[in-house]
Amino acid sequence: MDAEDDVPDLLEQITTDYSEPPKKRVPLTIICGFLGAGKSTLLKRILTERHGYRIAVIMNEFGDTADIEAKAINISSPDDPTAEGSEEFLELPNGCLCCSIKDTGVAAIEKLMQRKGAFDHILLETTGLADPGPIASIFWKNEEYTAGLGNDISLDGVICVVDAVFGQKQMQDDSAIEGEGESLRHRQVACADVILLNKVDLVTADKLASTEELIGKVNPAAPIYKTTQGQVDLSLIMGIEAFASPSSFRRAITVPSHVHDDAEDAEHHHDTHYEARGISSLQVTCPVLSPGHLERLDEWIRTVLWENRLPEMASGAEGIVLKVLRCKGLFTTVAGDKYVLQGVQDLYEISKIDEGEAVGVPAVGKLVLIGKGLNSVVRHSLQDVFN
Ligand SMILES: Nc1nc2c(ncn2[C@@H]2O[C@H](COP(=O)(O)OP(=O)(O)OP(=O)(O)O)[C@@H](O)[C@H]2O)c(=O)[nH]1
Repeated sequence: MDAEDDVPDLLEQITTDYSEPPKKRVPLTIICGFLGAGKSTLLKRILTERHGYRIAVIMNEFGDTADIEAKAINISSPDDPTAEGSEEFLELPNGCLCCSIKDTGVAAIEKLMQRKGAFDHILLETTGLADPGPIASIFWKNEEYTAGLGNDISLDGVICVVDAVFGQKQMQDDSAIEGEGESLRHRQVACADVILLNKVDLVTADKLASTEELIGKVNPAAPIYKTTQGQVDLSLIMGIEAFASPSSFRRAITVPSHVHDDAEDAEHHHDTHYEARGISSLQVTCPVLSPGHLERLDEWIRTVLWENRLPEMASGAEGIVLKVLRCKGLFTTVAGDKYVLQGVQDLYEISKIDEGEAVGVPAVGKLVLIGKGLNSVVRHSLQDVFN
């Protein structure tokens, strides 16, 4: 046996992958909510609590948070012509950073990270008048974004803070401002992955229940946590991976069917009336899907989201108001694979769930659409996809 024969074959096969480990992306949570509902109160609490995380909070203005004991610094540099003189930062004793920048877009956040290093989490507070949908779509699946900052940030979820005292009235008044505000509060609720129903200390149990019911009609897929002064377990609002993990969507699967799932109920009872006010939701159960079903479902969603019409309608059909703001779904194929659908605005993704995560996903799937014009015609059209 010569020397070469002594080298075990196995050695030649062992190769070590020295490539960089995948960089951990910083989760970003969008916080929206009605004016005065308690967004700043929630953020102030997060900024001052000892949670051990380095969190950057990006606000439109410091407001009440300015009285937090902190070192105020302005890191604008005269060498950097893009630096806004109006930027302000507060570095807090617990390692968090509170930042007020005019532009809360991708470039501003990228700049923040370049200057202040990585964070464990970024919270982006939007104004009470902001529609979170377009903001969420900037941070999710945007091709331009994915090429750059997408490597550093991932959209974790959208939190909507609703005022338990005025929330119900504010939502009902939405119909009055439609056209101007265009159902703004409904849009905020519609887009949320989690709802915080805040100021529960100020309302009766009945009032709380009716507000909760109203929110559930608009967005049956988001869990509602009742809070006082924004006191909520942070693990319920941060690190939820609403755009990646099917677990965040389980509630929609288990939601009581009386809410919207029964076509009869939706057509003959209050839901139809409610839909006329603006934004509403539509839930449809789906059977185990064949490859043909999956293809048709993809086409149906694409047509509805991108062209605001049903596939059977001619493009440019007049008098149709169909606009999906948010969609979610979980379903199983005949091959036994589980899929999750996520969509915000006109962006959507149907992705296969890893085996580990698929445990417990029921065979009967469900789709939830939230938006405008989701009437019985849309329901039947979607159900036809599965025939
Ligand atoms: N009683 C009670 N008051 C609360 C609660 N949460 C917030 N508040 C008060 O409600 C007021 C508005 O709260 P903010 O946190 O400023 O609300 P916001 O959503 O940031 O307000 P805008 O930024 O103006 O839209 C403040 O006076 C808070 O102290 C609560 O759970 N109970």
